[in-house]
Amino acid sequence: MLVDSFGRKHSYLRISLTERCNLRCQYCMPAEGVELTPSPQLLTHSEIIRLANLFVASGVEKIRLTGGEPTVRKDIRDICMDLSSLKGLKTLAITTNGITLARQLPLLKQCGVTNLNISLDTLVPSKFEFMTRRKGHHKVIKSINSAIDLGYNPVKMCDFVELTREKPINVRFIEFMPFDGNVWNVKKLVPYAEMLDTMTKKFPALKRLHDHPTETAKNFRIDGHAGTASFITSMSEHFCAGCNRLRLLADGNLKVCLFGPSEVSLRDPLRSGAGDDELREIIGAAVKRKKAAHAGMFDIAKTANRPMIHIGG
Ligand SMILES: Nc1nc2c(ncn2[C@@H]2O[C@H](COP(=O)(O)OP(=O)(O)OP(=O)(O)O)[C@@H](O)[C@H]2O)c(=O)[nH]1
Ligand SMILES: C[S@@+](CC[C@H](N)C(=O)[O-])C[C@H]1O[C@@H](n2cnc3c(N)ncnc32)[C@H](O)[C@@H]1O
Ligand code: SF4
Ligand code: SF4
Repeated sequence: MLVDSFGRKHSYLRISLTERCNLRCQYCMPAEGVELTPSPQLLTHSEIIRLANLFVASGVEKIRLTGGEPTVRKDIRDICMDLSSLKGLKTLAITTNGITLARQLPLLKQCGVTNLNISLDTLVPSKFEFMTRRKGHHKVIKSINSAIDLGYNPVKMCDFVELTREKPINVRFIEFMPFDGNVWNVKKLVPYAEMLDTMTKKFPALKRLHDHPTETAKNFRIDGHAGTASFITSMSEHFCAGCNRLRLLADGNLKVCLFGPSEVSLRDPLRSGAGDDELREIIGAAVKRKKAAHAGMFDIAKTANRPMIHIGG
């Protein structure tokens, strides 16, 4: 059911738990905010588990919770507890802005969260406030440290290679991608080649690591550093050939490609009593319609999609 017409097996499901967030990042959402789906139309805890169970029974081994900001969802711990007990699931990950993570992480760890990606755009608090339109830089740093203390290795985050010298973290640089409401422009995009050039000048000992074929990131290590640095090159060098990702959005729509505008509702048939076979058929047909690759950054920028905060990356 999860093999597309190009033979790609989908073993990774990204679930967006919410469209809400405690930050307002410029590259993710417009200043005026986004329209929120009314709560009754969002997937409930039990609906998420029922659908996740179907995906895991069909070959999904890794689930990543995202949003919006997944940690603002009040039942996240119960959701994690139930997801982590699904037979066959090997990895339960969260992508988070880290604002409230320091407080929540000990319990999330107990509920089975195995991996963390923490997003942070700058080490300068005033720039943080500009980028995210909110305060809270120190809280994110505190969360990164508490994740390390709790044994998460590596914690992924989106800034500064220098930190990899002492800390066992994976710093990731992500190319700016076009989504509705984020005023994308190619001039605002720093391409992979340019980032690599800058980094190699500062760290000549940078070595390319072997990447797993399904990975989003191109990975590097500097000799003697505890951590690694990576680039996510969705725009200048896409990695669609190895794509194993599907997305379940907070309103119950299945999205087979981050940049593909087509979506199919799983919530509606679920709520009208569809059995597992019927749901499997709907999912399988959507996976079969998946394109070989995204349409290229200029076409993507012209195509109506959702704002990033609805999709969750
Ligand atoms: N083009 C593209 N970008 C993706 C895909 N999955 C994640 N990204 C982007 O990669 C960036 C980091 O996303 P994360 O939530 O940290 O997840 P990830 O890169 O899949 O992380 P891992 O699960 O650790 O490999 C975000 O900007 C995502 O939008 C994908 O399937 N296609
Ligand atoms: C949408 S957020 C959701 C999870 C969580 N709130 C967070 O910020 O980590 C997931 C990831 O997408 C990244 N992101 C958001 N908008 C982006 C864009 N336009 N281009 C590239 N990455 C983007 C964020 O930096 C974050 O790492
Ligand atoms: S990137 Fe994450 S933290 Fe920033 S506004 Fe989007 S969902 Fe919120
Ligand atoms: S752009 Fe679409 S096909 Fe390409 S890696 Fe991302 S989700 Fe997969």
